[in-house]
Amino acid sequence: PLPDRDRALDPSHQQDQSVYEERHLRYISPLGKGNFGSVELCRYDPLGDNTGELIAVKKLQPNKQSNLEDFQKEINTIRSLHCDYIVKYRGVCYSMGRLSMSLVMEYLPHGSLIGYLEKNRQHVNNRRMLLFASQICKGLEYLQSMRYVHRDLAARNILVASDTLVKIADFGLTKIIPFDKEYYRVTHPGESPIFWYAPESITESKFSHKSDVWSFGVVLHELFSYCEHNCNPKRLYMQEIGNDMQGLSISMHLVDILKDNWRLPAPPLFIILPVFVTFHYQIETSIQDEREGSKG
Ligand SMILES: C=CCCn1cc(-c2nc(Nc3ccc(C4CCNCC4)cc3)nc3[nH]ccc23)cn1
Repeated sequence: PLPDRDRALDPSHQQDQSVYEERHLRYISPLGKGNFGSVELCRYDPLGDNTGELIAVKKLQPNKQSNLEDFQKEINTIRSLHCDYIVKYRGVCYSMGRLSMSLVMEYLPHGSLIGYLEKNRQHVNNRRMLLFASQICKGLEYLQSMRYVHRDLAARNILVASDTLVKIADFGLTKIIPFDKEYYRVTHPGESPIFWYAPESITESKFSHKSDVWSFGVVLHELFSYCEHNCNPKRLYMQEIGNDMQGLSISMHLVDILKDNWRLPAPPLFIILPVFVTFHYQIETSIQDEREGSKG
């Protein structure tokens, strides 16, 4: 971040918590690709002695159909979010004489939920699954309290901060619902993750808190399937509608089976039964505590 004297001089920096100078940014490795951009692991090392902090830097992918305006909106969105279950904004980094800019965020060391569950399956028990599910739910509740619709809720966009903390990330498709409406209608669906979309989002491009809740349901399916590759939502839907389907007919057939009340098959019983037992036990004990509390 710029020393205060520099920041004070340049009014445009006033609104940014911190501006990172490109000359102190040390590239380390690629972290992943999001909507319209790629994310890299960097160390911000102004002292040049490798003691600087690790940060995640999202750069705009120049060739993608995105533009600086969408990226600026994504930055404004994440900068306005302050929640333990949403990845934190740290600042921006201008480069090429302020021609291009990058978004600086906190670095979450364990990567996306998909990679984490595949790698750590043996020691993620059902209590931990329920903890992760409740944290994603709280992050979504906070987003809804700010009238945001994420529109791309999926396990690939949930990041793991520690063995007991996950956060919602990637706000490239996030929109604010107008104050006088219950939903947001997009004009250009772009590359849509339709297998996480609610039916009305596929047929009418309508997005609302309810469509985010639908996507949260698909995330729960991924979570309780340990993000197993051979039972990911896209694979299961394509098996049902026929793998030879192409392009537009995929979304039409997908909406048809959803309207016929076909749903993703429940994950194998040996995975979800203990979850319900744990969940039931937790509900029972909290009711018991309340009873004792009210007597006490
Ligand atoms: C949200 C999804 C789309 C865009 N996106 C965001 C990120 C991202 N990643 C991380 N940490 C991270 C840590 C380890 C690994 C490794 C890599 C090598 N293989 C194993 C897993 C990968 C990522 N921290 C972050 N903070 C803010 C964004 C962000 C990545 N992609």
